[in-house]
Amino acid sequence: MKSPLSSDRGRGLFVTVDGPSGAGKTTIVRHLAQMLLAQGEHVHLTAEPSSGPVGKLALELTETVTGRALACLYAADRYHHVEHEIMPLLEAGHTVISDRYIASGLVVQRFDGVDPMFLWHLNEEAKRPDLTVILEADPEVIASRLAERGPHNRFQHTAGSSHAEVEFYRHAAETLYSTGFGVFKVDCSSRLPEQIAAIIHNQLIELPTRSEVVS
Ligand SMILES: Nc1ncnc2c1ncn2[C@@H]1O[C@H](COP(=O)(O)OP(=O)(O)OP(=O)(O)O)[C@@H](O)[C@H]1O
Ligand SMILES: Cc1cn([C@H]2C[C@H](O)[C@@H](COP(=O)(O)O)O2)c(=O)[nH]c1=O
Repeated sequence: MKSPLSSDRGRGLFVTVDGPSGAGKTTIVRHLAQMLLAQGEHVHLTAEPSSGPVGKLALELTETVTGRALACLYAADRYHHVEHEIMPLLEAGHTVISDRYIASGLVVQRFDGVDPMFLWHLNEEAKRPDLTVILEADPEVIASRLAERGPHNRFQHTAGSSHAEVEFYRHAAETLYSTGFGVFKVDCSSRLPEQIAAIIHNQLIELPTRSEVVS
């Protein structure tokens, strides 16, 4: 049975949420999934690195492998994730929400000095989401959230990393928008997670269905 958001599309909706560390990706995707479930959607919440074999390897090697090699591992995980997890669920009519996707691939390895064009070319063939959400926030706000929660990875240990990351995401959002991605930016500095999820939810309801796009 197809769920309400996918019924006119022939397949499920693919939504991705990216943004600087501490912006609230994981918190917000959980709220969004709850909202969609409550309206009767079939929702699949996933994340990158994925739980597949390449994702496990990428996560295991993140502290020791750097630069282009790590970027290639994350891109490989993305293509595997799409083929083996995301596409089958979209075809079955599920709404798939991914905590991190291409935008993270354009950003995180920049901390190791990888050229943004190299990152773009690695990622440009990956399946395009129906909506690419980019969380934005004041770097000072997210730095204090991170300090309170504690860092998840080596990129978050650098002083000033939140300022750099906010800039990298701004650039990634421009790259994606200029190549035709449906990009939706939301400021998360002073809103509650449930308010942010509700804003994204409204945007999903507004998305054109396939028949509206082609006519
Ligand atoms: N809108 C918000 N307002 C206040 N605090 C928030 C908000 N969103 C998330 N937080 C808090 O900030 C911290 C970071 O949130 P979360 O782990 O969801 O961020 P993230 O973007 O997924 O981070 P990372 O990239 O490091 O995994 C958590 O302690 C969370 O409770
Ligand atoms: C998609 C992606 C992820 N990473 C790294 C960054 C972190 O170490 C983990 C994600 O964990 P978090 O709890 O969501 O912060 O994966 C990366 O380096 N490159 C990527 O493209």
